[in-house]
Amino acid sequence: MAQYARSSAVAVIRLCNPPLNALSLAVLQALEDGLKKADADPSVKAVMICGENRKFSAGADIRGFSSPKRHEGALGPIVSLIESSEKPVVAAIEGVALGGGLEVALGCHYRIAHVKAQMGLPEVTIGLLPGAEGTQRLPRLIGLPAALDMITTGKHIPATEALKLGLVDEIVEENTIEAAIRLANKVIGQPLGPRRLSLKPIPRLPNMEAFLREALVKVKKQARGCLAPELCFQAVRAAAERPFAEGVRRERELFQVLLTSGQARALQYAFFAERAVRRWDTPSGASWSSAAPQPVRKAAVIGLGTMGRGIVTSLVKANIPLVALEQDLEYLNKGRKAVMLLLEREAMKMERGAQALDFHNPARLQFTVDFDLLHDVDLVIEAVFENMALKKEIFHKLSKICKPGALLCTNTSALNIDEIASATSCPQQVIGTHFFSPAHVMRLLEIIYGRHTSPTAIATAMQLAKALKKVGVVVGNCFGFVGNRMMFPYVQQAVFLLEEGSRPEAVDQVLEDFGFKLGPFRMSDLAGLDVGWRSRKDQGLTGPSLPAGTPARQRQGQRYSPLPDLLCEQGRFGQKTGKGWYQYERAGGRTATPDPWLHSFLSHYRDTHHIKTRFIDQEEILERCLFSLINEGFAILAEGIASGPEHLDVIYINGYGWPKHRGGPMFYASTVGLPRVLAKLQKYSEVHPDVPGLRPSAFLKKLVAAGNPPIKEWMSYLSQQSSKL
Ligand SMILES: CC(C)(COP(=O)(O)OP(=O)(O)OC[C@H]1O[C@@H](n2cnc3c(N)ncnc32)[C@H](O)[C@@H]1OP(=O)(O)O)[C@@H](O)C(=O)NCCC(=O)NCCSC(=O)CC(=O)CCCCCCCCCCCCC(=O)O
Ligand SMILES: NC(=O)C1=CN([C@@H]2O[C@H](COP(=O)(O)OP(=O)(O)OC[C@H]3O[C@@H](n4cnc5c(N)ncnc54)[C@H](O)[C@@H]3O)[C@@H](O)[C@H]2O)C=CC1
Repeated sequence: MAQYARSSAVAVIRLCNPPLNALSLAVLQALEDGLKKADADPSVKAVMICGENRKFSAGADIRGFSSPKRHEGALGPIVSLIESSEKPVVAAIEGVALGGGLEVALGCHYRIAHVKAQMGLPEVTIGLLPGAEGTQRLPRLIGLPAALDMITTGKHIPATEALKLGLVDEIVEENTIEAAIRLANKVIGQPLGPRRLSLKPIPRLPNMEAFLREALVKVKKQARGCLAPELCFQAVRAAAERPFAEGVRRERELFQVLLTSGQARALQYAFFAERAVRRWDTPSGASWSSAAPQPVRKAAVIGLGTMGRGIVTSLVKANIPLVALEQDLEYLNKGRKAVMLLLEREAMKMERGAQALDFHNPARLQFTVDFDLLHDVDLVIEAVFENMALKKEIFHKLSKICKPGALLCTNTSALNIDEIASATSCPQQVIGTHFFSPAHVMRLLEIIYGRHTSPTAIATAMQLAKALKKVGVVVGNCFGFVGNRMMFPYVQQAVFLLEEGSRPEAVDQVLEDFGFKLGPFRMSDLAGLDVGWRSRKDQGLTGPSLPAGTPARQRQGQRYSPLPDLLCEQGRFGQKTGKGWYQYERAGGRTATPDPWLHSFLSHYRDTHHIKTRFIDQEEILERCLFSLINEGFAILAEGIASGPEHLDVIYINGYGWPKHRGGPMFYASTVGLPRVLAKLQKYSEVHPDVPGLRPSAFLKKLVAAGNPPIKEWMSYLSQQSSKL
């Protein structure tokens, strides 16, 4: 758990807990023992702390936070013990020094880091604060503004930035351990008082009050209902306003509040869920552990519309050479201009600058209308209109032109992967890669395997996700896959609520207060109402193919709302036309304001259809929207479309703006309690028997009958599958 060794007069304590030397109680005990041994040995004149495998430490063992053992007071006293040592202690930071790992380093008298090391206090991202005196020491070392930024955002900073901030004393390009031992020998006998951070005052700011006031407003705005950022702020404020010991007491109190909050549990669940989905498998036995990806040295993107532009930008940022193809020169020029604009913006944001992205080099990014140029690419991503006939035509062409083994990906939102694959001679190489808009920003990549998709194809798509710095989630093939399929009943409920008496702004407000970045109507306006309209026309739910005499508010015996279709018929497509569920300042405008036209249109609609208006409270809005979405999630799990609830949660957090501090929809259902979710669905379903989305799924009922088991056991009630958490 920690090795103790000697290098002449320097005692070397090496933290050992692979892979990242997380600080378990055993590691902490061994660290304490090492420090005491060094202290007691008169031949030891200095101490050096480092980590095994060239990683300092990723911080406290996160799994330990849910263990019943008391651990919260375990690290702070050890950091104090390090700092109060009468022999100089040097931290040799390699790899990562995060959370409790960095707090250990802050207790040391000197810090030396490898140039590639990363440092940070990311506790806020798992619902906590740096509870081992980090909120008190960091501001004393690097000043209040920089410390507040690091602690409230949890960002990791590279060693070069750490040096500029004064967080480390030195950075080295070669052997950090040797350099740290050299430094330890050099500082033997030098006074330690000035190196003890707890004794240092916080560098004063001329306008401290105003700075704190403004910082709090910013933190609250970014937190959107998440508790940890504000409590991190309060702990740092205590450092600014109180003596060290009092600040530490305040830090401990606030840490306790967070530790026992449901939000910390949800965020820690989300942390492990994101890692669990990397270990994908399919019902036919394909698995991450046996499938090997193939290299992607060159790629192609077909269609440079909304999605294609973002996908090209992502690939360029990942340094993958590519060909970008459009249907004709007019669309090509439009697409090229849009891509270049995005890339210029991205280059400006990146430290390395435009030149490093190299997108002006035709050998790295080539624009064309010629399909023959795709003959040597390893992977193609198709992003043309959502139209089955068009997609099949393109895939047929690709299977003839592309080299054997090339991966053929479709960025469809909902269409059948098997049908698209049937147009090719290589269905094993066809896979869905569902990006989210804007594709160069959103982290989610839903990866959909078809009946014939090979394990290599899945592994390659997962590797692509990693290269693009996205979270890949492997799911099965069904209409809408996982994300959109769960979204359909949610949006449907939102529209039914309008029919029954609510307004878009009221529904959005409830869901935004819950923590969604955008409510369903603001989201639909952003995505474009025409997208769903086209899909409903293709499905024969509206438009000319609808049989005469079909009741306006019913399809195949189920309730249907024509409201979104009626809006589209008026040319109200959302932001792009300046009008949708809201009105905007102009076509393409982004500021949504409630629209009196829509309100009177809704009244007229209700009168026409003899719908009695009633007041709908917030609870009903929340429950009908969320529980119908969750209910679909249970159906998806039962069908084996996703191999565990964590997949659904990772999809919702990373692709649909679900508030991370609520852990994802399925985790949220587990916190509400499945019996309550079931009871509410039963109640709403009785009132609306013609709405299948409200009819409780058999799997949900089964789990309730089984006594509401914890989320990690859910899958065992289906078959032999079990959750990877
Ligand atoms: C470090 C990373 C950026 C690395 O990323 P990457 O290379 O992509 O690798 P990963 O796949 O993410 O990680 C590999 C593997 O390691 C697991 N892991 C990573 N970090 C931790 C961790 N801190 N604890 C436990 N496990 C960890 C990860 O899950 C993977 O395994 P898998 O799930 O099986 O695939 C990245 O990993 C990262 O960002 N890590 C998290 C960094 C972080 O958030 N650190 C802060 C932790 S909280 C903290 O330090 C708290 C405090 O400051 C307060 C101190 C209070 C008191 C502390 C007392 C400590 C005692 C604990 C009780 C233990 C109980 C017991 O021993 O029984
Ligand atoms: N817009 C969104 O938010 C999302 C869309 N999708 C899916 O991505 C796909 C593309 O959607 P958008 O980018 O929104 O569409 P879009 O309409 O903005 O762009 C489609 C592009 O494809 C081009 N194209 C059409 N036929 C072509 C051909 N034969 N050869 C080459 N290019 C051709 C068009 O010229 C157009 O530029 C669709 O399948 C859609 O369902 C997926 C996720 C989100």
